[in-house]
Amino acid sequence: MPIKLEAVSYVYGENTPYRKEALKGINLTINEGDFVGIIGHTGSGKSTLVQHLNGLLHPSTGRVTINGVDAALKTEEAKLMRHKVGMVFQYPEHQLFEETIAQDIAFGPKNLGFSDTEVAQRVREAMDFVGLDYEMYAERSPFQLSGGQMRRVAIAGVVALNPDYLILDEPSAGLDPFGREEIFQKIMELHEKKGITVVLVSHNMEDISRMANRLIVIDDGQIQLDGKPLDIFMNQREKLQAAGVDVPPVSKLIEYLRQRGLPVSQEVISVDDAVKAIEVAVKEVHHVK
Ligand SMILES: Nc1ncnc2c1ncn2[C@@H]1O[C@H](COP(=O)(O)OP(=O)(O)OP(=O)(O)O)[C@@H](O)[C@H]1O
Repeated sequence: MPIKLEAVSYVYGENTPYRKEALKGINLTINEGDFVGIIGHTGSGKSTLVQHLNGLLHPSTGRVTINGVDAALKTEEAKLMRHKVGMVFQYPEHQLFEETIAQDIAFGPKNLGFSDTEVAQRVREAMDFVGLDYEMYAERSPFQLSGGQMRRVAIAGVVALNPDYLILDEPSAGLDPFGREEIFQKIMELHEKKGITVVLVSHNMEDISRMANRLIVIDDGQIQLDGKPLDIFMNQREKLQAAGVDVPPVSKLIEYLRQRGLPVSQEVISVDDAVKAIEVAVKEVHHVK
């Protein structure tokens, strides 16, 4: 079931002096099985865009459909579709509020009206999935955890809803390298083992290009680039070279990988090429303007 945005524009503060058109005529289809990375500078519209994917924001003009159903409708069918799209906000730990970790994770499924047995099972599974031992953590307060662990609780709360799509807005913000690695591993597992379609928003080109198989660069409320990371890299590289810009040679990339203790296989070079791709792509989008 794809999520489709058709000519979506979104305006904050219409009819006020602070009017801001945050999205401008976005056309986008997110297909099942994608791992989409959305990248762009602060204020480019990333959060506004992803909040349209589960009907949290409704377009000012245009429309969003989930499996063909208009996400803005108030029908039961539309509600069901919106629940298929799980959303992890920036700093999700700020939204933890229950006394115990298990209660926090249970909140969503309970709200959807599942039986106690079903809720309990979902909580166990979700905790297990994000790597939080049930016996050890279920009855603890979420506020005794590290930042990375809190975020895993927040992700477990969404996983317990059994979504087809998982939208994550800057999931690694504010975490140390260890916490970031933990989170990314879990997201990757959700994608690979559970087959969940992932849309990941980040400022960090390296994070995104290591995981996403499709990359969207957004700037000033518009999609500037959309494609496979490596293709974007190649295109940008060629364009820049044609314009006489000095782009890093592949030998530099290999050196970079070795310095970071990463194995230099063809595959890794490709991923790393992609890292540079995004850097180049984003810079170029800005310079051209
Ligand atoms: N509630 C709001 N009221 C008015 N303007 C807003 C509001 N939220 C966002 N904006 C504006 O809309 C534009 C897009 O914001 P958005 O948060 O979607 O960008 P972003 O790319 O997610 O930024 P960041 O990386 O900082 O999270 C920005 O110019 C922002 O100032």
